Amino acid sequence: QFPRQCATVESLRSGMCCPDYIPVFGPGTDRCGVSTGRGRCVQVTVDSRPHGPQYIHDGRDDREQWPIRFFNQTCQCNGNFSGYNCGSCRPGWTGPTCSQQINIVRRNLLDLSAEERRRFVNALHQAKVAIHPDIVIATRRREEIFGPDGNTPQFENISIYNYFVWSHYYSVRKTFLGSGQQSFGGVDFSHEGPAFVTWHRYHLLQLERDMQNMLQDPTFGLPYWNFATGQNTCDICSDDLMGARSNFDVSLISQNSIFSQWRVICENVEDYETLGTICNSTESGPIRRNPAGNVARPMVQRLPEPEDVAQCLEVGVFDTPPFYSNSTDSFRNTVEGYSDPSGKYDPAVRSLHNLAHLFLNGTGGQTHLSPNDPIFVLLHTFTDAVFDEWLRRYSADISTYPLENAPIGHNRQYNMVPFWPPVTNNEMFVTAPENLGYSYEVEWPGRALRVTEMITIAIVTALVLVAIIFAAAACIIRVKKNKDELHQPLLTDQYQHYSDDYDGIPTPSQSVV
Ligand SMILES: O=C1C=c2cc(C(=O)O)[nH]c2=CC1=O
Repeated sequence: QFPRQCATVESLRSGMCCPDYIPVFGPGTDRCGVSTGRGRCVQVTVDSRPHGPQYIHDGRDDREQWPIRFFNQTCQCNGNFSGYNCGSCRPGWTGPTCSQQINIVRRNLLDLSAEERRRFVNALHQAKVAIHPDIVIATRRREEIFGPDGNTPQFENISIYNYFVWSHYYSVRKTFLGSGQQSFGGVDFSHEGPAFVTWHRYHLLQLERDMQNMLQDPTFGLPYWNFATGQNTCDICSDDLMGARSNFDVSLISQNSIFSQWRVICENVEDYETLGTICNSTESGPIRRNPAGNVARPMVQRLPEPEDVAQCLEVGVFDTPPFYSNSTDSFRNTVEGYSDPSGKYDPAVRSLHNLAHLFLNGTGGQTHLSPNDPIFVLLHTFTDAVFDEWLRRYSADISTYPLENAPIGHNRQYNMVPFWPPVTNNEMFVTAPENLGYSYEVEWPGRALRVTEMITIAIVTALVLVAIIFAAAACIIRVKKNKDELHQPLLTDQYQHYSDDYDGIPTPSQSVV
């Protein structure tokens, strides 16, 4: 969430988080790389438009008007410079002056060669164990951030991958209302609203960039899992990819996979909710996964169909009031999976993204924990690919993305929680190849025909066939008639000739040779 340089008493007290790029003449002399024109320190802009009615505890949560409870000054970078100190490049740009354009290709995991698969799995594991070079996480609410002695900022180091997990947890955590009081759950800064697609897009971009830096490979791209197979098996759950099922416990990962050794974070939600603490970087149990194994819910035992994706892409309106999980005819609510694939809201339905989560039936199916299972990354790159295809087809029409009255965190100009430096939902509502430097290598399924379309085609085909039959019949009759007319006298003549002479015995001139 915040750069290590800002996790200090001074920075928190001043509200300024504008680290040096290179402190040329001592600390504080090159804030945001100002000396080389990279950027400058400015006031943070926050969204103060009204939010929807779901959240009723204004003033009680650190995530309101993010990130103002922690910092009110941030770096604003020039040109293609980016990052917490303007020391990196905007997505899609690379090189020392960020002037080299780059396109990262996100490919189907199943299309990777054996060597590429091995490299990807190893890269994920490296990210799981490598400490994030720049970012630390708060382990207490703002109220308690200076620690018991008032002088010890409560931040922790965290690994690159666990930071990815933690950011998701922090965005969905309940609002703590005080000891002895139930925490409030009607709040979610990354789901059940228009920011679902924009938030998860940035979440992935951030992991991809962190992994590029870790690997020192600016071309590294996250693959995707095309979960719309319509199957009741997990085709990426093999030991060379995300791990097969263990032979000893149906809900564990095989020991031949490195992922069986991963340990999850943010498991103790009851503790956080009762004590008012925040998940930290402590790891606990293994990843649990039992694809298609939820016997109590047959509906989540099969993955979405390819046709569901095709249908979802036909929903042309981005989002509809109340911009929540009960929106109908909303592309966002359809791809998120609270509506049926044609866009109709149905409280009993779980489709597309939600269905893929629930199908995993374990760590990957619980919102506060799900990114602990690395399948999360691949499930969400595919969801993002669908979003990008929608943006392309409908020319990124943002007119139905609400500026106000969306659930808290979901307004168009809201800074996505808990990212730093501040980035709005708006900024992720752009086609990826042209604006964010990545594209998907994917072929979209064609849409099956609707009943009315099938009836129309059948009628037209039948009419054409009848017309052809009539034309052919008329043609045959005309040809026959012409032939008859042409041959009639000759035939009669010949016939008469034969009938007069022929007695069954050929004459010498008629003999057959
Ligand atoms: O991790 C997630 C788990 C989810 C479960 C549902 C559901 O529809 O019940 N939705 C989820 C979203 C997640 O991100």
